[in-house]
Amino acid sequence: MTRRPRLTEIGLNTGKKGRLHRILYKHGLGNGTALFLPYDQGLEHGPRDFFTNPAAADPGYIVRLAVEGGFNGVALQIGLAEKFYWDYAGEVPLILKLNGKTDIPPDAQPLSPLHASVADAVRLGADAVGYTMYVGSPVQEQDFAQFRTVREEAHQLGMPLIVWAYPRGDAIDAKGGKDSFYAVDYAARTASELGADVVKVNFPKPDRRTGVPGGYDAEFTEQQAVEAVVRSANRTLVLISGGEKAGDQAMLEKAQEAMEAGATGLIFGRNVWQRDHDESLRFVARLKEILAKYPSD
Ligand SMILES: O=C[C@H](O)COP(=O)(O)O
Repeated sequence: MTRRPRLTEIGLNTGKKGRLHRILYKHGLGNGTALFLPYDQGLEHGPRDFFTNPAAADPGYIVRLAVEGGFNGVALQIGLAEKFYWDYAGEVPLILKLNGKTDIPPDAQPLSPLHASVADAVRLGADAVGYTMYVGSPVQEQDFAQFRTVREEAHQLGMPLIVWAYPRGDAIDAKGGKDSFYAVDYAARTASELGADVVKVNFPKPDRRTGVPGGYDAEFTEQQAVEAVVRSANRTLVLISGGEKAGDQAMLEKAQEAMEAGATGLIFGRNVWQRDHDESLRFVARLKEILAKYPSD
């Protein structure tokens, strides 16, 4: 297992450290691991994601689920945070998502525009902000410049910065695709280099051939691939995303491999709420059994 960085060694200013401490040690299991409930899919994918469990279309239902499930945080866009978070403020940490886009226009030049600020996050009582960065996009330069403004504001206001590091674009497709080991590993490194405190990546698929020399074509197990990603992120904490709804057993195995490999936690949305309320909580309990085995020292 790659060693997970300690909170004391990740070089954060006081506000960032205090907020991250609250997320990791005062909520969830309180053992330094994290289980986040992301709810930006309504913007990113549209209402279709709620068809299997119509109750999940209600943001109030999701924030309540985050409280009932004992999550370490719930990630919301500004409009939903303003209308729905205050009922539960303080009961579950808020991660305010600062940028986002629909999937309606073709994704030729992926860039996620900013529509909220770190100051909004402070006003709403958030404990972290989230930023989607499309690593490898043809408009990556614009993305990096936009990210710089967020990083600087987050630093000034002592707000932990979580980067949704998503490889995208034709150049990524040519090298094995967005979930390839090469792409996910590079995205984690990029987020770390550019100043993320925490990075959220998809589970890497080491079996995809990339044509990139230097290890990516070697036979890696899935767990070894996550270990490499955690190393690439160095002192940036790693969260593994859930992705589309899959079988429970497969998801639990991924969760176990991710934690064994040194990830700090999981950020699972559709796999949690695209099912009936009680089933969601049962699944969350099983995820937490896994996290309980990996306390941070
Ligand atoms: O940006 C998308 C969501 O954060 C991902 O959540 P999910 O894939 O677990 O539904």
